[in-house]
Amino acid sequence: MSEIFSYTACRQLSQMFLAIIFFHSSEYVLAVAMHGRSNVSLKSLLISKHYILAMFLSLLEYFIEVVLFPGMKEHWWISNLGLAMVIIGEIMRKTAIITAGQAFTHLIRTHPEEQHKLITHGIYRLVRHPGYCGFLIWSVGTQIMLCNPISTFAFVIVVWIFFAKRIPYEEYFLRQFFGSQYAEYAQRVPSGVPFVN
Ligand SMILES: C[S@@+](CC[C@H](N)C(=O)[O-])C[C@H]1O[C@@H](n2cnc3c(N)ncnc32)[C@H](O)[C@@H]1O
Repeated sequence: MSEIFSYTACRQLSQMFLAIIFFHSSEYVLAVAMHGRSNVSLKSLLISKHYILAMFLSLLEYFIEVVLFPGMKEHWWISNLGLAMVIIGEIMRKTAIITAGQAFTHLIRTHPEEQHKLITHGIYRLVRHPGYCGFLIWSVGTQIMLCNPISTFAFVIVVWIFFAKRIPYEEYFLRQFFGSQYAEYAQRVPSGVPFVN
């Protein structure tokens, strides 16, 4: 039991909780800043049942391993690599939200709106989906930070599949709204999510 309260576990779990609290609260605050409080619901915290289950299972893995194999959690270069991914992923996603401004909606737009402009500047010059790329790096980073091998693998697969389905759906509407302008942009700039064109 003492392993659970070791320096390693206290530090890694504190980093994890801080990362989660900062990620979700800043998503909500930025959504309110971009769209106004009346247009934003608690859904902008981006906390779904599946997400809670994934995080719960990852913490379960952590507690089992820290008790049975405490040495696994002592690979500090791995844990610090994960922390770096959490910070980089967070910066990338929030840069995307701030750059896209009102164009960045948590629910995918399926109808054209006059104020919706195609964003191709800033971080969108480098990748078409910096928000998704940032989330992929952030979420996998949380598991590398905890030195959780099973959840790292599971997060890569589950988050990748989620975006591999979401990106073509989102781009179907972007091509409808912006036509050849979006087609030309998509040809020039990679998606930002590996193996998704
Ligand atoms: C959750 S945001 C994600 C934006 C982007 N996929 C990303 O990862 O940064 C989804 C909304 O952004 C809009 N969107 C995505 N790319 C855009 C772009 N380049 N310019 C304007 N709107 C965009 C979509 O229409 C959708 O309503």
